[in-house]
Amino acid sequence: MILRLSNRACVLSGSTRFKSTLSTYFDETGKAGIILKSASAGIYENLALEDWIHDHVDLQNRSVLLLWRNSPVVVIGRHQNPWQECNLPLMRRLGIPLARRRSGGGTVFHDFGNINMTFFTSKKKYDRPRNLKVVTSALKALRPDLDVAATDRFDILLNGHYKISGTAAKIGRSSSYHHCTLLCSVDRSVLSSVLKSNASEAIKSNATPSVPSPVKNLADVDPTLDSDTIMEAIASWYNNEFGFDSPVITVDPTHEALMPGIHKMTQDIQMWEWIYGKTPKFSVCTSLVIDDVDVKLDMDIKNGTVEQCALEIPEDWLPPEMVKELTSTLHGSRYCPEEAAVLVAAFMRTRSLTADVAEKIHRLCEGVLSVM
Ligand SMILES: Nc1ncnc2c1ncn2[C@@H]1O[C@H](COP(=O)(O)OC(=O)CCCC[C@@H]2CCSS2)[C@@H](O)[C@H]1O
Repeated sequence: MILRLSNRACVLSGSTRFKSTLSTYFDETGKAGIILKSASAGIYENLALEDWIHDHVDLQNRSVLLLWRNSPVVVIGRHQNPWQECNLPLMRRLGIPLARRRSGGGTVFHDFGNINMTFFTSKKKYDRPRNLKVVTSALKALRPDLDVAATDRFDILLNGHYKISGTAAKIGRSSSYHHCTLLCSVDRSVLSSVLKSNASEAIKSNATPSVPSPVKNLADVDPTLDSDTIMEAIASWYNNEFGFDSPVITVDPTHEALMPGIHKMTQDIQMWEWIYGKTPKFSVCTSLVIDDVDVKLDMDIKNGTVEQCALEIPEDWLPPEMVKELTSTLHGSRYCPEEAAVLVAAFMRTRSLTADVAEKIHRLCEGVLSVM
């Protein structure tokens, strides 16, 4: 049975029941376990849906499983450094967005071949091994020959070696959620290229590092296994394991009337200040070779913003006062190539520079921007 909780169904049903919010609707049904499936493939909408359920649903007397999938995206943990974890220039070229989730842990890649599951419970009932048992039991029920097992760091491995699922969690004061991925048929070449940083050697930071593993898709061992079948099996094993009898309820995370405040949560999670600005303080130290000249670049980045910037350049290549003016232009800039390029362009427009110096500054800035 699929109960549609979307804008359209809400209008069409005309039922007073659907005029209430999602949480009061759950209270009315009185069910102890609820299975939801997101109607959205947008990472920011889905992360906001997680936030909304965590903050608004009474999880003391109820457990919720949310099933969701996303279009291609890289998702970093709450305390990570995106410049260290992924190849941002490549992601910009491929049009793959970046998201920072509220849970800790490492960086993962999602596309439609990846399933996400979020297990919401009270803090007391938080139980990652039991949730992963739901996933492995569902897979074994579908294909009894599959060798899948959870590890003590809560990954799920295929054939004892290949990671097919990664876990993270957020524990609140009284509620919690455990969410995990499942690789069904993800584009592995995109996964490995976007998760290879172009700048990690230049960065020093105390941010949480990811733990890279060899990965495989379930479809690599059985091409007949598809995401929809797996999601259905997980839903029924969730009911089985916890003694619930919930149907899969499709929920639209853009439905503000059903989830008051979710629009603002969706906006907040896609702000630059959250995705990049929450990066723990770090420094960038690297050498660039421009026109056979060695240039040393040193920067401190706090809240994603350049706090200090120094360039060591031979005086006969670029006059020291010019270098000083240029580095002070970058102070306070977001550590991102778009904003830094705009500031450098303004710097160059407001100075009368010889063609030779303008060309040198241009090449120098290309080098500086390439590590952002
Ligand atoms: N989608 C996916 N699933 C499983 N493993 C992955 C995936 N993408 C990358 N990886 C591998 O895991 C490591 C990082 O492992 P690490 O252990 O560092 O991090 C994690 O596993 C985090 C899981 C977060 C789950 C959330 C659930 C909903 S939103 S994201 C990476 O370098 C790759 O080798």
